[in-house]
Amino acid sequence: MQPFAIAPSILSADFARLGEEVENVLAAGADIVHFDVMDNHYVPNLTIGPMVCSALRKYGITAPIDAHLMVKPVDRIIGDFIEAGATYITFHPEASEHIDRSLQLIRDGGCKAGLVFNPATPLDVLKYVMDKVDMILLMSVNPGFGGQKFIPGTLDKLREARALIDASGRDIRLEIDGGVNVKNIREIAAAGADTFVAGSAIFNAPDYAEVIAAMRAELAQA
Ligand SMILES: O=C(CO)[C@@H](O)[C@H](O)COP(=O)(O)O
Ligand SMILES: [Fe+2]
Repeated sequence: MQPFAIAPSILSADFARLGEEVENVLAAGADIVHFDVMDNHYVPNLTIGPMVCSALRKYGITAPIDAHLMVKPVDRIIGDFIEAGATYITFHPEASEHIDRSLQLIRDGGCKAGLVFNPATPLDVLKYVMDKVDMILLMSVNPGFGGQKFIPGTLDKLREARALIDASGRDIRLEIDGGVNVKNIREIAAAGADTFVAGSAIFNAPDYAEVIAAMRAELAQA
């Protein structure tokens, strides 16, 4: 199991002050910057792309950037995110015609590759590409928006994914995304997650450090 990591989703940050927001949340104790890319096609919302990722790097952000691509088709934009300095690039299997090829494209570019599973998407494809994934991301809400409620059935799916990772013997991060907060993070960790995306729970709070510390205190008891 990888060490626990907190990955604030900048979808809920103040976009007008993005560089400062990312700097502040990292100073508050975050480990990874979760960067939600939405195309108004695969998901019904439109957010930020590789130019913004690159701008964060130029601004001086050195922490890992976890680019969650909700974009279809995904292959064309993968190279742009590699160039832009992403650390992890994850995509949804439904958004790629050739999942193995998309994973390979990411790895060939020197980035860590991951697959994202919507709440009703089975984990079946993992069986064939387990040797090419560095991260498995389970959506605990339907993708497209921040601030939604955690879907409880995801806990069983986390246990399923954790068993697959353990059986593979590889170091694969198991990330959870959607509706994560101080109240439910311990139960989510107990189900097998090691990487926790939280957008509204962190950015809508007055004190980011206080929320992240409270999350870590919960994780210490998981
Ligand atoms: O990918 C997504 C939504 O599609 C997420 O990363 C959300 O941005 C998480 O936000 P919260 O549920 O934590 O507010
Ligand atoms: Fe996300």
